[in-house]
Amino acid sequence: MTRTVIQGAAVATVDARGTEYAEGHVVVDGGRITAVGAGAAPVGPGDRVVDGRGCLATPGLVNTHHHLYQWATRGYAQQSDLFHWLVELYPVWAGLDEDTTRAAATAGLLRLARTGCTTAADHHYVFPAAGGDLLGATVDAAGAVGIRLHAARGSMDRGVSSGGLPPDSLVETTDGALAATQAAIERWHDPAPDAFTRVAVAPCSPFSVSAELMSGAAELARAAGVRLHTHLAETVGEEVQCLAEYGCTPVEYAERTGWIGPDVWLAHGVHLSDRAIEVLAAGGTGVAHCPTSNARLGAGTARVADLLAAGVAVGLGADGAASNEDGGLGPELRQAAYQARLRDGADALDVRQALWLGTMGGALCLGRQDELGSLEPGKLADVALWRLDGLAHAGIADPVAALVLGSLPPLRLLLAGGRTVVEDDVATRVDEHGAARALAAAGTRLAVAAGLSGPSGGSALRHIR
Ligand SMILES: Nc1nc2[nH]cnc2c(=O)[nH]1
Repeated sequence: MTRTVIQGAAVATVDARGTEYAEGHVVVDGGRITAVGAGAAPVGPGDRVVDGRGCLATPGLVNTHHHLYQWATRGYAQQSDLFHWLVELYPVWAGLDEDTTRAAATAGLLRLARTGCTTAADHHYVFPAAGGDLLGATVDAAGAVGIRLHAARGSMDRGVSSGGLPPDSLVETTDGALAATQAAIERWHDPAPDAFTRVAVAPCSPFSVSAELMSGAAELARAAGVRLHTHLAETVGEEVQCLAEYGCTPVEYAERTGWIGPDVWLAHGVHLSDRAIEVLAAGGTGVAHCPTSNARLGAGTARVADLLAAGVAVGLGADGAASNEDGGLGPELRQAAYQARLRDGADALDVRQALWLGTMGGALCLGRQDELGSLEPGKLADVALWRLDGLAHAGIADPVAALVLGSLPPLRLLLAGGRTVVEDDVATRVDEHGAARALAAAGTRLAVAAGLSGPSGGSALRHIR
């Protein structure tokens, strides 16, 4: 692989000292960063030189929570809270197969890449009996798009007849879910520092998973040395149900079932008491903050400033596109800043903290802080180069403010492991128009299978409630 030398860009390294250069360079050799600094870097024969003037270089963004399959089911349940939204969508997701999952994952990963993301955690927890190899389809899609995937193998074993929310037809048995999760680890988990594919153990949520599966999953993950992920403390409804059923809050439930520890990151963490925040901080447990999804579902506003003050690692998540139709990670930087300020005042989260959430905070959640999350020599060559010289950003003196507070800038370049994934705002490895067509067809197939739409794709009234 040739060396890539980015010259003349503003650089926000997001290292521990917050080092920035008004005009600097980033040099990438193979899959790693070899130099970052002020001024110009020496150029050798055969180097690929990228003119970064007018641009800002940041670490590639790290997405800590997503459900890629949901890209094929956007626009449903537009006015619903989490439980009603899920109940409307389960029957549609029941039609998932390899082709629909591949189309949705490809589109979702393309959108993530086009918004600066180089590592994505995907929480896939719906496995219809006749669906086929859905995780395999997602892994293939990530390989095609070219960004890193943390495939969180989800599961549900608690259907309606056991007091859970999902239909019985959509849940696995406890043993079946554990065996399939173990098989996914054996097949795809790559512990190497420069891995493009890792697997995490990820039962879905307290209201769709038995306590037995939660505990068994934690044991399995620790025996295999992989990370643990689940939804927790997303809504008041979840807390009410947890108190009624288990006599404890969601975080206390997590403590009981082995789900507090430095190898755990939790999606949402919206409804947390002071004690719950202390528990997460003491346990080294991370939180995937999903501000747009929390707003879309009216779930609440996470206590991000308090979590950060307590020392909790907070990353950003786009969440599934059925609860965040934008699906990009870059826009979550601004959403995070805005929501923190709505909750705690204008000085609650500054633009550099927002960028930290989207980079180093995410790397910490995924246990990859030594490899990802900052631009430093020796780290993996995951770099976003944002154009700030267009109409939308020109004249904003602080480039990090332009990135976070302005509209999301176009990408001059996105590198993952030193390989180009996006150039001049176009994905380089997969045809975006073809992916959009495949996505639309997948969405129609799912709607038809659920009896919500004619084969021609005419929308059903249920979508427009
Ligand atoms: N936001 C969100 N919360 C969940 N809780 C359980 N499943 C989901 C999901 O798909 N999205």
